[in-house]
Amino acid sequence: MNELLTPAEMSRADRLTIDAGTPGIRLMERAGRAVADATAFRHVLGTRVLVLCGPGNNGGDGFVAARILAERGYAVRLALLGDRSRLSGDAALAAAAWRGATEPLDGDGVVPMLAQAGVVVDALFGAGLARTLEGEARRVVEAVDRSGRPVVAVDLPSGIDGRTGAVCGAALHAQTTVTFFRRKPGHLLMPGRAHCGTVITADIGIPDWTLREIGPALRQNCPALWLDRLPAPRLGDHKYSRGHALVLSGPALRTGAARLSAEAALRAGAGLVTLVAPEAAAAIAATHLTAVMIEAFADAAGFAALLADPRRNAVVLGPAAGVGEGTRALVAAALAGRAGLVLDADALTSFADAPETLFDRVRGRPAPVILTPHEGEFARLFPDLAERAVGDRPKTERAVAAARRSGAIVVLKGTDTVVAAPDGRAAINDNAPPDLATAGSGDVLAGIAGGLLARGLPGYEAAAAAVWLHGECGRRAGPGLIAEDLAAELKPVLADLYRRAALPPAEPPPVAIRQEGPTLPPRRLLVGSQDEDEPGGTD
Ligand SMILES: NC(=O)C1=CN([C@@H]2O[C@H](COP(=O)(O)OP(=O)(O)OC[C@H]3O[C@@H](n4cnc5c(N)ncnc54)[C@H](OP(=O)(O)O)[C@@H]3O)[C@@H](O)[C@H]2O)[C@@H](O)CC1
Ligand SMILES: [K+]
Repeated sequence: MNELLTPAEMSRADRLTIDAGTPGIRLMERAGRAVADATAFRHVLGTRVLVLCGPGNNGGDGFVAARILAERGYAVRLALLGDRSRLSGDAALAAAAWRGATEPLDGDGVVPMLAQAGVVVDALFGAGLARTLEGEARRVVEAVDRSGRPVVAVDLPSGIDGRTGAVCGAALHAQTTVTFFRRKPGHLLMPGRAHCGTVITADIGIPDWTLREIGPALRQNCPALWLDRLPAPRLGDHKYSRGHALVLSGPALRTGAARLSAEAALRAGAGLVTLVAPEAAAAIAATHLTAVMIEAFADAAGFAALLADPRRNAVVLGPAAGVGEGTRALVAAALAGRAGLVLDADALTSFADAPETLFDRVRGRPAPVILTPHEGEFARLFPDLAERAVGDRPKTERAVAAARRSGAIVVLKGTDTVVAAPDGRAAINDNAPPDLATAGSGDVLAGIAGGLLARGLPGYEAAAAAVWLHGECGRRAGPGLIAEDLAAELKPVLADLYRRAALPPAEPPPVAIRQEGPTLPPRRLLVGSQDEDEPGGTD
């Protein structure tokens, strides 16, 4: 269930299913029913429903939902953007089965309709949004958004690009988005995610075998991607069998970032963690650390000597390391060794003038290298792939291109962190709360990744697991968190994961929206119906 389908891939899934014998109108019927169910689930009988239909199949789903809601006793008003005679295919069939009035839709006329509506079903544009919204379409979308009415969006909030998550001129904000078969990248990538509200993925009868034909590259980041690589500690393990991570400390007055990383690496399960510090910093760090060991070095040669022991199998470099030749030399020394590496913060910025000198050393290296840039650091290493340079290219594509170029696993951080591998795999993360945007949070992430590399996870899995664990720790720590709080949250988060891994394989998840059976909304939602004369919704 964690595959993400671009609109083009989704259209292929539709086509494969139709070619295998399921008529398109049946898929549309199930899609519309799922939308009706989601609407009825949140809005009691008596709520006035306004269905806004567009000129394509997204509008067709709207006609089906309108018909089913009306059959269930809802007062439904339907308005269509464009000429009804121009509807074609399945959308025309769905429109023909709608017995109510079809009103014209424009930016002025929609305002009084909205004033009377308790809930809006947005069936204007979905996967087929092809260009920037302009004219009446845009005015309608803006009016819906201004109205503040709760919106159930069909497939995507109209105006959101399903491939990139971008706003195409204007986009409305939904309370609930009902999509079909699998989520689309635009549901997870910003700003799309912020427009979707709760996303429900409904089964409309597209079989899973279509995924084998399509081979989607994108995933939602979740434990299914890497949990089998993250076994619970076993009887007979000893600290050396769990790996030894080194974390490079900054100078005397800047040891905190690396200490955050080191403690996170230890909590993530590395058997041993050593903070390697310039001589003047070692004594200061020593006053703060207990389980994390400390070793001092004088220069790059001394640092390289500390890496010579093959049991030291992971290194984290960058947090508060300083930008310049000194850090470049330490990174070069680490790259010459055999340990897995996490390069963060200053270790990235130090190569801003000549990123190829970094990539040349990374490519072909047998042990993994994980780069963890935020957008600013990313722009320094990959200026032609930066958001501001190619704003229309989705974050996923930019991250994969960067991974291919550098030979590293790239963790492009943000609200919608993307983890990408040189072989084209990519996962979008969506469990990180905004509270994680705080000083030192990235240092903890780098440390978790280093700890997981030490435990022997491959680079992509270590990076994806680290990002997800970091998000979960943030969720558990909650509002008011500071970076110091995060590593301790790894204890309950890992305990949950190990429990989950020990359970027998889960039953397939229940279908989010029931497709068959009684068409009445759930019983408890029938009580307390609204005054018919009272416009406005219930929620
Ligand atoms: N059988 C199936 O395939 C199933 C599909 N399903 C549903 O179909 C949806 C995809 O349907 P779709 O491909 O028809 O695209 P849709 O989102 O309705 O938009 C296309 C229309 O919008 C127009 N248009 C585009 N951009 C515009 C703009 N900026 N401003 C103005 N107009 C614009 C475009 O016009 P054109 O570009 O052709 O001029 C065209 O008329 C999908 O999201 C799901 O809900 C489900 O029922 C399951 C079965
Ligand atoms: K829509």
